Amino acid sequence: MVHHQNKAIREGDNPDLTAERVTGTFDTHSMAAQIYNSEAHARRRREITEIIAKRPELHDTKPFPFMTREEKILESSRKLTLITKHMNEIIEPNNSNEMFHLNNEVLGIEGHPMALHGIMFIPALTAQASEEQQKKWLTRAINREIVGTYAQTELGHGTNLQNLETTATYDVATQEFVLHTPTITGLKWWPGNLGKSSNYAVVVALMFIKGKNYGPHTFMVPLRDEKTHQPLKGITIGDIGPKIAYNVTDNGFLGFDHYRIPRTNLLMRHTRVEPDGTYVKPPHAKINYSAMVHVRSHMITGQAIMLSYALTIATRYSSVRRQGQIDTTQPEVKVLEYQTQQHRLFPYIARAYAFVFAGAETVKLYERVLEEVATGNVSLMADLHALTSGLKSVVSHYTAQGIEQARMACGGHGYSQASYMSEIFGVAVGGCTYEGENMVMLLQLARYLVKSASLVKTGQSSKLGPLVAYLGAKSDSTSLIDRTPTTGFAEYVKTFQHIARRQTLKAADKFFGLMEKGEKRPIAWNKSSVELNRASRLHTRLYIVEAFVRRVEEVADPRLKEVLTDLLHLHVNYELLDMSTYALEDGFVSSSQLDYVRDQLYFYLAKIRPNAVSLVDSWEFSDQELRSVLGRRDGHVYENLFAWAKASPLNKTDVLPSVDKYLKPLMESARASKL
Ligand SMILES: CC/C=C\C/C=C\C/C=C\C/C=C/C(=O)SCCNC(=O)CCNC(=O)[C@H](O)C(C)(C)COP(=O)(O)OP(=O)(O)OC[C@H]1O[C@@H](n2cnc3c(N)ncnc32)[C@H](O)[C@@H]1OP(=O)(O)O
Ligand SMILES: Cc1cc2nc3c(=O)[nH]c(=O)nc-3n(C[C@H](O)[C@H](O)[C@H](O)COP(=O)(O)OP(=O)(O)OC[C@H]3O[C@@H](n4cnc5c(N)ncnc54)[C@H](O)[C@@H]3O)c2cc1C
Repeated sequence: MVHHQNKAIREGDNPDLTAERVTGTFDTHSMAAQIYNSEAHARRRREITEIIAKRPELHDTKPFPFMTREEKILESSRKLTLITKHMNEIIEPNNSNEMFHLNNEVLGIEGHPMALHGIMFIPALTAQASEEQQKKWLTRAINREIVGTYAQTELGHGTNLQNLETTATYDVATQEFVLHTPTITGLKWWPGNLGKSSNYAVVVALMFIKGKNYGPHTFMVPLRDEKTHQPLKGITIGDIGPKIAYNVTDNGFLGFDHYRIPRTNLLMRHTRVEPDGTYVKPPHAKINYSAMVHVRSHMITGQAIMLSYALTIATRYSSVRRQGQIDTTQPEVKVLEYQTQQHRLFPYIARAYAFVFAGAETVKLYERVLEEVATGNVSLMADLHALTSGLKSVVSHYTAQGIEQARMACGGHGYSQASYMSEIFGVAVGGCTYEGENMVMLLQLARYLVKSASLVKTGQSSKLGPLVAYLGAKSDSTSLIDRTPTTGFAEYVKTFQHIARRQTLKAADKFFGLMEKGEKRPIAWNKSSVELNRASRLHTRLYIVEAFVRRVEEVADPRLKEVLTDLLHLHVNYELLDMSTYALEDGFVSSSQLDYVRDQLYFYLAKIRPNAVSLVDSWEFSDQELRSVLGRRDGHVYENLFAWAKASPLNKTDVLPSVDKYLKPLMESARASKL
């Protein structure tokens, strides 16, 4: 038996796909260890996948696209119950990485009745509840004795938290908070699993004590009777209806009618209200936004994974789809041979790797900040907020674009739900909106950049933090790309730094200039906001390139290092071409240098070609996790597309009731009128 570098090879696979795997130059298990940050975790993912493969009760009973929303929720609840019961046989207790993988395999990306419980409810209680409160609620939440969500957004307000309408008014006499929804627009609207599943929520409401508004605060609120699951008195609650995707999750609405909770249900780790109504403020005004920062930090990896789902599907399919000829004397080629197809897919493969490496760094910083904040040190909160605001926006934007490119790369079959592309797109694109609409979050990063630009302009560059230190550095007069005998990544990084610095300083100049001309600060801000957001994007894209460079530098295995270096080359050249306007407008890069960048891009497309399938196989997604006929590991696409179509609910009978009821009489009457 031959041992191949690509561990996805099996006998009986589509030979076109096997041929791709045989050309792979690196060990896909070792690459998986890079993607998932450790050999141990990559191995555990495979073990978990194998355990699930052997347990048919954890498999989908039919393809998701053939189920109604109600069926999907029922099916998901069935599997959720099973994995809860057998969790300790499948994953290590309390291992969130393993839990994430288990969920993706068994439950899938469309959500499940406890999605928000794990993603926001538990993180909110962990970071914001006092120890006493944690004893009361957190253990029960972890044990799944109660199901919770995070209810912040309202029908009328999601972005502007200061203008939420839900109020929590302190009643000193009874030592209770009175939660109230004064208007329709004050209804909570969107919280995941609020509609039908949760019996508790961490609710964000404006806190009023003795007539004074203390702004948004978080409260632990019982919503439904723990035994009957009926809404409690004073609570109006339900599902908001079907969405573009993510429909297994029951996003909901919630209204309060003078609903009373004890004072001690205010989450009091950092903030307190004493029985007499005295307010003890937190060490940082935004400390209670931690559940949002938790998701923003982790969703970078989540988005990279969804992008990689789409790329795995499209790259495998492109290796078995033959259409047209390049050399007319030769047989039809795999569509992956077309340079346009490579240009559509490979730069996004590079981006997916870049995003997952940046995501790993972000989670590390998040965990550090979480530990520091627990001891009262809030010094890194602003840096984390700026970084995650930029990354969630840039990564979710390019993820959605990449998935759509991957769908189109699959031609007509990409449009069929058998590809699963529409669901992957629909779920991923939600990330552009949730946890802060992308434009809004880019503007949050811009505030940080403008402050940094001020330091530079006032000669205080030494005060710049490590994420923005480059803003204070001097640029070379022109880029050294193609001007040094051995152009390396350093020349590219300096070029990206120059572009981000110039745009940041220019946008800040515009903002300060408008104020100098007499515009009020918020007006000047609004008039500069497109330029400011451009700066935020360029800054974030620089960070992503640097994270990629840092990772490649760390890799010891020469085969992995070579292919990751190829991907990094592709990435920096593609990114630079994509932002070439910025590089050209002050002459930092010349058009002849861009010709070099273009040549490099085409060179690396061709160099990566033999490794393309191995690069996507390295993510080690099982067929169960991908849920795509086009993306099957074995490449047997056509016979399975036919089987899938035959299994469609519409094909259960030859003649549909709608035909009997309407089409047949219509045709009959048309025929009769002709007589
Ligand atoms: C495991 C996960 C993987 C995948 C997830 C998959 C599925 C999950 C699906 C869905 C879950 C979705 C959940 C939600 O969407 S929950 C609701 C999220 N809502 C938002 O994100 C609202 C967006 N708006 C805001 O965050 C704030 O309103 C905003 C930050 C825009 C402004 O806040 P505020 O009005 O309080 O601002 P100001 O008073 O003007 O102050 C600005 C000031 O504050 C600093 N700041 C803001 N936030 C933070 C923070 N978190 N940490 C530190 N500092 C913060 C900001 O930088 C400004 O500082 P300065 O410039 O110095 O004044
Ligand atoms: C799939 C999904 C799941 C969700 N889950 C939850 C959940 O579990 N819990 C929860 O509480 N919420 C949840 N939400 C709500 C989500 O967090 C909000 O929809 C999001 O924060 C955007 O707020 P908004 O809807 O008010 O958008 P709006 O603010 O109304 O945005 C509309 C437009 O206005 C622009 N805009 C708004 N303010 C500004 C500004 N200051 N400057 C410039 N432009 C601006 C935006 O850029 C956008 O183009 C979810 C949403 C989705 C789609």
